[in-house]
Amino acid sequence: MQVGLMNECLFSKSQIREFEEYLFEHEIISNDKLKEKAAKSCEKFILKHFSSKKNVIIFVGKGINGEDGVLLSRLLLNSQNNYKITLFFIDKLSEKSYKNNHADLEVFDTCGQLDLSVFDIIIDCIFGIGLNRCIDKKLTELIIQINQSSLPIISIDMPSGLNADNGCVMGSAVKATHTLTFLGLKFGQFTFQGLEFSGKVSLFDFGLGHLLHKFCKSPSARLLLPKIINELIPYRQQHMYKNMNGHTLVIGGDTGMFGALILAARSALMIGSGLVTVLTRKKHASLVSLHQPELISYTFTKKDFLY
Ligand SMILES: NC(=O)C1=CN([C@@H]2O[C@H](COP(=O)(O)OP(=O)(O)OC[C@H]3O[C@@H](n4cnc5c(N)ncnc54)[C@H](O)[C@@H]3O)[C@@H](O)[C@H]2O)[C@@H](O)CC1
Ligand SMILES: [K+]
Repeated sequence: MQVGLMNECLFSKSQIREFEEYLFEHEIISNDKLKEKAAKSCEKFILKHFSSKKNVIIFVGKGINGEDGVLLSRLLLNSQNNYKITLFFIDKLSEKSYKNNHADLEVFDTCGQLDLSVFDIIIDCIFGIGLNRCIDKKLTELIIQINQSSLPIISIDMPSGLNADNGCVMGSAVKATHTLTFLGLKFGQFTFQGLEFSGKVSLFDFGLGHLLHKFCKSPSARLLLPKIINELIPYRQQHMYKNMNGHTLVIGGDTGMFGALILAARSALMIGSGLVTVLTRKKHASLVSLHQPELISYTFTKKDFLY
């Protein structure tokens, strides 16, 4: 698995799209090569983590995410791991064109009854970052069936139905156990419903992660990973004592909000603030030391804020 160095950065779909354009325009990599690399990474991942799951069904959409699925099926079939691959085309037209070019691939007859229990693993290539509207009723029924299958579900680039920018489920979405995503992590995989629907996210940046970072100047957001938090907390030398480790003032604790005050003050202590003072209402001040004896408390009245 190839994981980018900037793997805590999250990108929007327009940032990824513009970056792809930049790559193609500057001939850093061709469109076909990028698709090939994407499919190859997925093949490697599946061979490494799911080699015993031989009976594979791939749901194929009409965009390039669907193309990823067809390329992947070809690679898996050639991998000599005795895979049995079934392609399920969401769109009749793309089914027809693929049938002409890939006559040897088994295509599920959409008129028949779909029984997912005969398969070992599901690959979701219905929509990637090109999702631009809500999922219709017919597709929703299929997605419900996929989600109820209890099989491992690998979503390619994005769980289909999940908005890549805000993590919103667009009517319905595939609930992936794994998402294999390309070039950069997408904001929507880590926010709102994205966390629930993306499963374990693996990033394949094809060695272009640095370039993406440079190109975008600033990502949409960053993940607060434990290693980043550790870097932010200053190292405490042995001779240091409370007066040498900063002083935090927490103001709050209005009527009925005393808990928030204590939680905020405790957090300040926990991240290493040497002294923590709370400024709160008189009726709360006496309770502070009962809850957290290290805290210093001061009170204020309405009058203090009049001048
Ligand atoms: N550009 C490239 O060369 C690469 C693209 N890649 C893949 O391409 C994907 C993006 O491809 P596309 O831009 O073709 O987008 P998608 O493959 O996500 O699908 C777009 C198509 O789906 C239709 N669509 C969108 N929402 C729909 C809905 N709710 N109901 C029905 N139809 C809907 C659109 O009209 C369009 O025809 C990425 O997520 C990634 O998987 C990767 O292979 C890497 C290389
Ligand atoms: K997908």
